[in-house]
Amino acid sequence: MTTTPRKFFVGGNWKMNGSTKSIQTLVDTLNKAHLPVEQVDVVVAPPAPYLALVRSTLDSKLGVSAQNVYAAKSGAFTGETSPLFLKDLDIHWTLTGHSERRQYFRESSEYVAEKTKFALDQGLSVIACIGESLIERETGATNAVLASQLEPLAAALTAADWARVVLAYEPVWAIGTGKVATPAQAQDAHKYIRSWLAKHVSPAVAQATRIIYGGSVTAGNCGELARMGDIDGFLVGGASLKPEFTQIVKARL
Ligand SMILES: O=C(CO)COP(=O)(O)O
Repeated sequence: MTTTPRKFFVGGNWKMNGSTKSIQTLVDTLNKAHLPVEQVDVVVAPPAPYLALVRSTLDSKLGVSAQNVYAAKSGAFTGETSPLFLKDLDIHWTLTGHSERRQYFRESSEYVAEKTKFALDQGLSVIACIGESLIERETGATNAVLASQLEPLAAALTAADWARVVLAYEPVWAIGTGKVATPAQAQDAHKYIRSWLAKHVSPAVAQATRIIYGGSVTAGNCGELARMGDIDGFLVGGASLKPEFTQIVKARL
């Protein structure tokens, strides 16, 4: 079977950080970095109020993503963001299912799948996040948790949908803790996710889908992680607010 190599993908999740001033500085740094967009897809996810500013000032070769989206086009849903707003702003990506949304906003895997499907149906691409907590890892439940998070997604999505999905494996215990997964731990989880896709979706989807790692990724640890066969990029939190993000983008070069 001939297989197309998966293009490296690096996302920057700015979470609930920044100001007009700091975001303009960050955009300026990214614009001047001449990032290798032929080899790497680069997508940044600013807080919602800054999406329009970032899209209108960031180099158009770099993608912009929302951090969250709602599963309706419009209506009485105070405080929510429609996928249509994003398209109107020329923004083509959204995150779904980040562990902080699962944890603090009680988003279930079924709800994450519903939002993911709705966003895809409106023409967006999605970075869908999954990952286990520390207690789940310590009790040997990692693979079962990943499967339970993947199941509703696989039930909702068609094979064609998967072409616009990037899966982010983000172990909760590694997020914002400085405790990065070892390359072997991350590779094991990514390999499991890919084998799950092969079995429950299709071998072609498993081969083509990018699975990126998130959790305390830095310029210092990204090189080793990027050499693992099933790690196709990163979703970077804290370090995406710093100039070192440009080095992480080049981790695989
Ligand atoms: O949650 C993350 C990205 O979505 C990872 O955050 P940190 O890189 O700050 O650990």
